[in-house]
Amino acid sequence: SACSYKLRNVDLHPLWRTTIDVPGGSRQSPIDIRVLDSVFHPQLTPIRTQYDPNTCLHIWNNGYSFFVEFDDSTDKSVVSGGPLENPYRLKQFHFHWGVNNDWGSEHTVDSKVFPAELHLVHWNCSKYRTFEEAIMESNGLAVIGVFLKLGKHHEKLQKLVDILPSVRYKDSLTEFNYFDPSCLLPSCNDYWTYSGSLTTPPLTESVTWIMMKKPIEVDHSQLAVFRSLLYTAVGEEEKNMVDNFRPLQPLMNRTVLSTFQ
Ligand SMILES: Cc1ccn(O)c(=O)c1
Ligand SMILES: [Zn+2]
Repeated sequence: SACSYKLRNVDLHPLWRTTIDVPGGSRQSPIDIRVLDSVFHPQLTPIRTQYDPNTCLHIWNNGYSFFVEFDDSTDKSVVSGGPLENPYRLKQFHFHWGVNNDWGSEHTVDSKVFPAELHLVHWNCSKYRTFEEAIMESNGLAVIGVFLKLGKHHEKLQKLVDILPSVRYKDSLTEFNYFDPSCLLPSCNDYWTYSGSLTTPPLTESVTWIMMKKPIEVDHSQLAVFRSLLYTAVGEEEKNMVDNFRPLQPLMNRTVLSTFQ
């Protein structure tokens, strides 16, 4: 039933196994979004993405997810609106997923876990010169999070799924061109937003999170290909890339804002 929350007996990747506590961390991610505690903010405008498919460069397996990277040397692919005071440039997108369909997302909604979560990572190009500089600043990054749920086949995602076998091993990279990731966004504009952090080292508290309320649907075979990727490099003992999500972090003194009631 929808309310069956399975206990997660997860064999987390070493990166996340130790509950890495950021000294003085007060705005860590991910969090459980308590819907009734979120505050409706009618002034929040819809998120506006303007992505140029020609800025898509390549895809690579960095040993804890696969990243689709973009040319961020110009303002051709940006996100603006909502809580953002200026445009942020798209740098990369990646996913987090589980070993099975019972878990895999980083954020949860009233403790509901999704089988996977997409992160579209952008940096504040009006204030900082590079992504690497921006990740150290409190308003440096904007990440759009999208939940994935099991359902119908996602046509547009398939172009990405088909290329994943070529980045099966850690440190493998392959060319990947002409892709507009706005096709991975849900049709509904409703979102939550809160101040948080990266969910992988350096875990810096530099992220304005924008979590879309509606999940997108993907089918079982598409998620199965995610799970066929490896944490390990060629020649090493193979370890499947699964459960690459960070455990939930305390909300502390934060309020989650919503664009809907
Ligand atoms: C920059 C960055 C790196 C990893 N993850 O998970 C993120 O969500 C953002
Ligand atoms: Zn992420």
